[in-house]
Amino acid sequence: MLRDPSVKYRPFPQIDLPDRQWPSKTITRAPRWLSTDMRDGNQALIDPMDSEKKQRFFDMLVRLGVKEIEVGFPSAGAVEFDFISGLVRSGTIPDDVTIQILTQSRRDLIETSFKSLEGAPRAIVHLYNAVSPAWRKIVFGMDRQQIKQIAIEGAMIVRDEAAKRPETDWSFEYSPETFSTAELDFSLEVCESVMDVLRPTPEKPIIFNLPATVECATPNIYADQIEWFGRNIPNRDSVVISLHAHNDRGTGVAATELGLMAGADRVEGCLLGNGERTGNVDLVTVALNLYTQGVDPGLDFSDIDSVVKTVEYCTGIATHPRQPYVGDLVFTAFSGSHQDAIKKGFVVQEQRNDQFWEVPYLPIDPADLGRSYEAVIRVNSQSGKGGVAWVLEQDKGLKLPKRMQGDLSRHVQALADENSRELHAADIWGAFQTAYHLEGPQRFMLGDYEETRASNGDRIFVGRITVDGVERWVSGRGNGLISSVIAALKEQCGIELDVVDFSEHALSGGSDAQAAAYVECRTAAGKTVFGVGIDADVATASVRAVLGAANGV
Ligand SMILES: CC(=O)SCCNC(=O)CCNC(=O)[C@H](O)C(C)(C)COP(=O)(O)OP(=O)(O)OC[C@H]1O[C@@H](n2cnc3c(N)ncnc32)[C@H](O)[C@@H]1OP(=O)(O)O
Ligand SMILES: CC(C)C(=O)C(=O)O
Ligand SMILES: [Mg+2]
Repeated sequence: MLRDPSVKYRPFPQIDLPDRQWPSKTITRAPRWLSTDMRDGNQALIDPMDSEKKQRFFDMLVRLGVKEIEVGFPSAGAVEFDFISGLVRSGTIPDDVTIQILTQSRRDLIETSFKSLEGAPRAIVHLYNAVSPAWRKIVFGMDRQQIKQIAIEGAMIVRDEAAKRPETDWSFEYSPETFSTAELDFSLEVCESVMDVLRPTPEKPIIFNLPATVECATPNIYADQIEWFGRNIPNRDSVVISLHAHNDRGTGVAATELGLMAGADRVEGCLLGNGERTGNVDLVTVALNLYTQGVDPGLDFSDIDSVVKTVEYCTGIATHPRQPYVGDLVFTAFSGSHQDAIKKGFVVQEQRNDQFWEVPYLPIDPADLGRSYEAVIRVNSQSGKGGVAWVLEQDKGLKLPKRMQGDLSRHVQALADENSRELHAADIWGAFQTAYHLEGPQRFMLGDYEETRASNGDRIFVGRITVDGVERWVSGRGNGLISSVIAALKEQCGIELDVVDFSEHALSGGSDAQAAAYVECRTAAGKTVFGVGIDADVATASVRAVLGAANGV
């Protein structure tokens, strides 16, 4: 008989908030950001950061513009304590940056934590204890009253330790850990008791951080919980509501965004979503999601690759290639229809030349993150003509006419199928040279030529060309250079071509400028052949293009 393991789990109950307001709210400004990379992120690492890595992380966060940084858990051990007290004593914390530390609600740990902050100009002391039924029952073996008492006593110790050190401008944060799985009325009751001890004011508010310590419900539930708390907490103007989502169900970002709509003021998280289990909410994603809605997050991610490098170095964790905004592949299209749309998007974007970004399949301009356009389109067996043409244009400056793009794409497709791998720019250039007879000995090869004008205005082409390995002089007459070459081929080499399309463009500026010419011809048998010529001289490029087409017959 089949077992159904889902019977082990219970659904998360709805929140009784029928007049919820958050669904019709939008986020119009950035929240306060608190990075907990050096605490919650750090405590989740196989090898926690040493002082050198912590310092490097801190310096990066400052550069990014993060103003509140949880630098560690001072009572965890000597590395943590020494780093934090060293940072304070170094006097290098910028005036607009406030460090934060975390402590359990235990006297010895709180006292140690304050010692680590000795001499800090300002600091946030963050106190926590878990409040939800499972933790009360399993971890603490306590009832509601006893759990509340842990918070009250911890708050009193915090208050007294702070009072002993008036030289520091103290702020306080309290987390009813496991808030999202606790009864709302109980979390509120505990927070009110902490407020009674720490007596916040609008000038010196308390931060109530409301964690989804373990994400156990859909993000709308978290939003309901945040809105409920914001409506019911007394003296709301003396309270900063902070979100602290984890990502167990993969909806940490959504929960945070809905929590902001529900009235939260502040967001705690880690860059790239490091943190316990599936991670804390990813601050980069939340911030850049705001950015793409026209809201300045106040954080500088203009060199995102250097952020990734530093995070990877400090955490020892590799970034997934599809990690939002930062992964190696997130601005890359392999598939033909996406490539076609992106290529058109770039052209229209350049033509429109206004401030707005509108490129299909690219929700953000890679350049805003310091990423280049070069890798946006990459070619494999799923690619189409637009993508192939884009790579050739980026790599060699060649702007192929549309039908030639289609022709080249077929050659590239065959190569991709044959190789079963991504094709790089060099592969595509190789395929291009082979397809249009630009390399190696060819049936028709141009030596040199002269173009003269007949008395009636006709052009006369006289060229020294190699035909089947034998050098010969050929000549032809037409109303232009191309038609005179076509005539020479027809009359003296037996090759009959009709020109269907011709185009040319300059390849690069400066004294070594080159030109590219493209010709599409039809043979007497109705076959379509393409030719390409590249030369410093635009007329010579067109002669080469016609001979190229002859090589394709
Ligand atoms: C959701 C979060 O991220 S919370 C932050 C978690 N981070 C960390 O724990 C990293 C740093 N921690 C540490 O280095 C260590 O845990 C220390 C040094 C703080 C404490 O170590 P120890 O004293 O050896 O004990 P341990 O961590 O096992 O603590 C368990 C005890 O603390 C109690 N406890 C746990 N959390 C809290 C709290 N917030 N407030 C008060 N007591 C608490 C437990 O009930 C348990 O009590 P018991 O021994 O009576 O059963
Ligand atoms: C200590 C608290 C804020 C925490 O990290 C959590 O509950 O996830
Ligand atoms: Mg956490």
